[in-house]
Amino acid sequence: MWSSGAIALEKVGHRAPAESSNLTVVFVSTGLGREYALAFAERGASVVVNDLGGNAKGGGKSSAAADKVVEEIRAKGGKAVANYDSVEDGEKLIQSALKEFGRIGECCVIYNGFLFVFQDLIHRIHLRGSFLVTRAAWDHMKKQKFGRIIMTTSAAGIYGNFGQSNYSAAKLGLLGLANTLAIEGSKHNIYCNTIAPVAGSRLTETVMPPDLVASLKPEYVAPLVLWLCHEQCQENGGLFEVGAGWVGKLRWERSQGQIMRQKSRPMTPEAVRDQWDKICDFTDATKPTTIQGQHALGSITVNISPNPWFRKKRALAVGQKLPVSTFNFNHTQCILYALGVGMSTKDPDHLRFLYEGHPDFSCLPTFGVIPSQAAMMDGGLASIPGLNIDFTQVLHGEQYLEFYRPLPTSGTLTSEATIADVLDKGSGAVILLDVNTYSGGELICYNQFSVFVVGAGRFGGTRTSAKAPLPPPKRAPDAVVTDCTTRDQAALYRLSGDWNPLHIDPGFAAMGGFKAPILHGLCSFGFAARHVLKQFANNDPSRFKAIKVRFAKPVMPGQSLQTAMWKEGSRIHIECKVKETSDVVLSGAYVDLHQARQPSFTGGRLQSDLVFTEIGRRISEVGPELVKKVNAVFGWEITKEGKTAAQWTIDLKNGAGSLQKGPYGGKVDVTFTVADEDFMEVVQGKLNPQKAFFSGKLKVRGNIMLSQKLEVILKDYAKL
Ligand SMILES: CCCCCCC[C@@H](O)CC(=O)SCCNC(=O)CCNC(=O)[C@H](O)C(C)(C)COP(=O)(O)OP(=O)(O)OC[C@H]1O[C@@H](n2cnc3c(N)ncnc32)[C@H](O)[C@@H]1OP(=O)(O)O
Repeated sequence: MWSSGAIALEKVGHRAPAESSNLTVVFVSTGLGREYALAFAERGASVVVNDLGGNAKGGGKSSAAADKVVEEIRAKGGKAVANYDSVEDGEKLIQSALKEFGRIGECCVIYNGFLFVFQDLIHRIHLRGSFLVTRAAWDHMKKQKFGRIIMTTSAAGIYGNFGQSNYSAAKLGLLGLANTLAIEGSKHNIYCNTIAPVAGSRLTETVMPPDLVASLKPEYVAPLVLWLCHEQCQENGGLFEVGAGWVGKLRWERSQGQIMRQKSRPMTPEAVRDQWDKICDFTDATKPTTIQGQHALGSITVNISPNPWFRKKRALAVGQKLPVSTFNFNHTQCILYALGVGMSTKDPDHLRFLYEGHPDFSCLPTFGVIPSQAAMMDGGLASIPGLNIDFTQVLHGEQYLEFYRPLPTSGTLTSEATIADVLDKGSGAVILLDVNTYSGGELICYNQFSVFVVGAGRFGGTRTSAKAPLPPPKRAPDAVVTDCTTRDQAALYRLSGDWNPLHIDPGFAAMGGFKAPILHGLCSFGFAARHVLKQFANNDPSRFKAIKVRFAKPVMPGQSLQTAMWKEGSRIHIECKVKETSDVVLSGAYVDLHQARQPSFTGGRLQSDLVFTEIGRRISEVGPELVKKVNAVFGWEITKEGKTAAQWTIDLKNGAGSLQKGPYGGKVDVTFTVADEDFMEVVQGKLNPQKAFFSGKLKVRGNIMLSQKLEVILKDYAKL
């Protein structure tokens, strides 16, 4: 009787007990091959016993080994045929099975070559031979939707072995072949596994001591092979060590590694040396099983299993402060930033942001992100212990910025960043960073950065954030502005301090999955914000209170941005699209404005509601008769404080003033004068016009005349 072996299975290689014409191609080398052949035949398989019959050096050729095994099988009632072709003639092998058994049944190919010494033979027999035989059987397997392939590798291939370089290379090549066959075959129910057996054979007996060979009986290997060939076995792409009655599985392990290529830090050999311990630290190692888990292609380990930092350490990180950063700047940085977000001298209104000699030279409000961003760029996020994120996978998710004081145009600002929260967004993790920026101890602005780490989600964290984006009203926008970014927009914007290579380096962008470097989110943010500032705040930075934006899709430098705006009280909702694609790139965005309050000089113009209010007050002071007249003609009620929602402009060049938008329409002309010396001080920026009006220093003298046109004559202005 046949022994049932180590595995109590009725049939190996059969899909149904009724079908018995399996084909098992077994390469015999007396030891393992013979054992497999006997074991398969015992369970009803039809066996092709192939052996060239060579010696350990690949020489000689005899049919004795294969014939002996076939005789043994037939003597026990099994079906077997001998084949003496070289494995390089894989097709002949398969044909001999067809000839003998009439058809190819469910097919197992077991490649089991042991051959030492000659480089060429080793590669031809081990690698090429297994490839050729498998290829010959492949289509049959596909057709019958069943196949099992076993490759035989060796510990010498897996671990290397002294003096066996050629053999090791060929054997590990087999593993590579098997891995790919496993992937390609799986949808056809063709599974391919690899074993590294330790067994005594006619080849090993020449190099191993006899008692060791005796303990490594082929019978201890065959049961694993039989199980791997069974239709119930779903193992595919596995690698097993087997011998002396023991079976174990091997797999790859990858350390968490260390991201070497940081935003502003070049990757150098010194940096690799300094991070060597981290690169080789297998704490929290992952077990990649597919090429998709291969780090260099951008799908970092977090794609296969959540980055352990998010799972285990994020709670500890919340509330943690990052190192305080200091930002020194002057008008150069303000101007560079304005250019970076698309300002141009083509638009005269932009000059106040581009020319430091302009009487109203100011920083664009969104420059407020720059000092705080520096807090994170200078090693901020990288300084969080254990947070080893791949910066090719980091995208800017959202941004909130709020002002408490106007931004100066030069000075030293300090920023304190805190990790506010870490959110699990499913497809990614969001790290929220709160940053307060101070000037001389006074809080200037607050930023909240949302850093979206692609692929790092599903670690079981909360999902909600405090500063949610808001959808725009469901009506046509009140204004739409279209603006072009240039091909070099990102190259220019980065000079303001966001050195992330994602925006300039095609290789880095490719690792993040982008065809080309993308525009900084904060650059599009700057574009949209200045559209609002111009459209609804007359380019007055002091009106800018807060802005919230979600970066919904990347923008490529050179694309046109179309900002749609809806005014709802003091809130301006924004949605920004790329004109060429109609993709929404900034969503749920809004700007909050202050009421127009503070008078200021712009391009030689004095603009303010308060000025008008003040004039109203002066009118009421000058004479009750005049007030009556004004009220009678225009239906105004000029109180001591004045009453208007109007915008008032005094054009210093012409020395004339006019009411641009009266609450009741119409125009009123007034003439008055101010002292030359006071006026000069205002023009030179030494005297704040608002304060001057209220303190009475900037005096309104002379007549105030009411007519159809309101006119303010600034005495002797022409001389200035
Ligand atoms: C240290 C330095 C700090 C500063 C870092 C920034 C440095 C800069 O140099 C980097 C940049 O400027 S990158 C350029 C600007 N940003 C972008 O282009 C990102 C564009 N957005 C996207 O691609 C996707 O929205 C994407 C990929 C972000 C998300 O898309 P999906 O994975 O498809 O997500 P989706 O299925 O739509 O939604 C899943 C959950 O995530 C929320 N979500 C979506 N977009 C988000 C975003 N932009 N920010 C935050 N959360 C976002 C969704 O709401 C959803 O969560 P929930 O179900 O709770 O609503």
